[in-house]
Amino acid sequence: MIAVAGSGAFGTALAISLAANGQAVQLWARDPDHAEEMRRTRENARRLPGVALPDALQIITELETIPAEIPVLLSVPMQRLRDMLVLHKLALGGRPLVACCKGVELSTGLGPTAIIEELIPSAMPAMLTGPSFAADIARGLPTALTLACHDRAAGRALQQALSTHNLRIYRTTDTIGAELGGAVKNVIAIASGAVMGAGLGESARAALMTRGFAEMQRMALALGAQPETLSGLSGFGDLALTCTSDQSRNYRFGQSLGRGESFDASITVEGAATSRAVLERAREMKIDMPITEAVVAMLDGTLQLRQAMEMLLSRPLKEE
Ligand SMILES: NC(=O)c1ccc[n+]([C@@H]2O[C@H](COP(=O)([O-])OP(=O)(O)OC[C@H]3O[C@@H](n4cnc5c(N)ncnc54)[C@H](O)[C@@H]3O)[C@@H](O)[C@H]2O)c1
Ligand SMILES: O=P(O)(O)OC[C@H](O)CO
Repeated sequence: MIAVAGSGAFGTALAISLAANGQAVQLWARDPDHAEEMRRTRENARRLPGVALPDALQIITELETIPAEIPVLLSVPMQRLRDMLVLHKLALGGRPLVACCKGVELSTGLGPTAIIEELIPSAMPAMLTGPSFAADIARGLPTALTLACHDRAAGRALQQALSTHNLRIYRTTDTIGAELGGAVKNVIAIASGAVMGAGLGESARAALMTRGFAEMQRMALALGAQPETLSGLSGFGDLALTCTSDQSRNYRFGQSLGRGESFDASITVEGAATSRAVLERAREMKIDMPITEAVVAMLDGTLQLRQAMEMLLSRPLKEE
């Protein structure tokens, strides 16, 4: 059995995929009305419309009903993870907790596994990340993800438990690399969307993605990540997907920024808060991250896209 805490698009998609593969799955929704709606219609119309919930998927509203030691996938937005863990400490302890959120906490600069470690020391923290859209996973399309867990044996067990016919799970012990890849790619996706939204062209986007990848590597390697994690699914893989697809909310948010249009504030855009958290950390560590800096300045309204491009293009010429 597996449990998923958070019935947003991603949590629901993972729950569907695991249940369709024959596992018993409990999907927790914090809102009882939403839970009742899903039980009645066998669909998550609010977050993942058009996909039926398999019979093996049970909707729950109390985390206490999840049996002891069963792994729980935590699928809430990054900036909400702390609140959720504080509220449900007792129910979630003593088991593997797999963070599915991508980002860095704004108030502390911590990634998801460090937050789990801090708040629920009895849990085994892990991270599930990599190039994947909820809609693709829910429709049973082939997807490859990275499971990061510093404990090799626990990582192996989670890899087995989460692999399905369509979900191929790779494993690493490098939680820092996996987390930072997933966090920084969203910042670069905002920048890529902005460039495309403003009509600056695909060559400019390719340059931005490449130099964004260099920023991701600079920060992650300085924090002890392994280079192969960054060139894998959770780094390069996710950067490639998120910077090039209209399915990405970070990319679409960037497009709106580039076009000077507003964006629905109720949509989860992880890169917005994370860009500030990453920039703060980069400044402390004296790491040069000009694209991240430009994204933050555009979000603050202190820099227009054209000025940001001028700033990036007029930097001193250097070796690649
Ligand atoms: N959607 C995708 O395609 C996708 C793919 C890979 C990873 N992710 C990651 O998964 C995470 C969640 O994204 P999503 O797409 O499911 O978002 P979403 O906006 O669809 O859903 C977020 C869910 O979290 C719940 N929530 C918010 N605050 C909460 C709290 N304090 N306690 C409990 N529940 C709370 C909301 O009610 C909602 O059900 C993000 O970090 C995202 O980067 C998403
Ligand atoms: O829709 P986004 O931008 O949150 O991206 C979803 C996933 O992170 C892509 O791997």
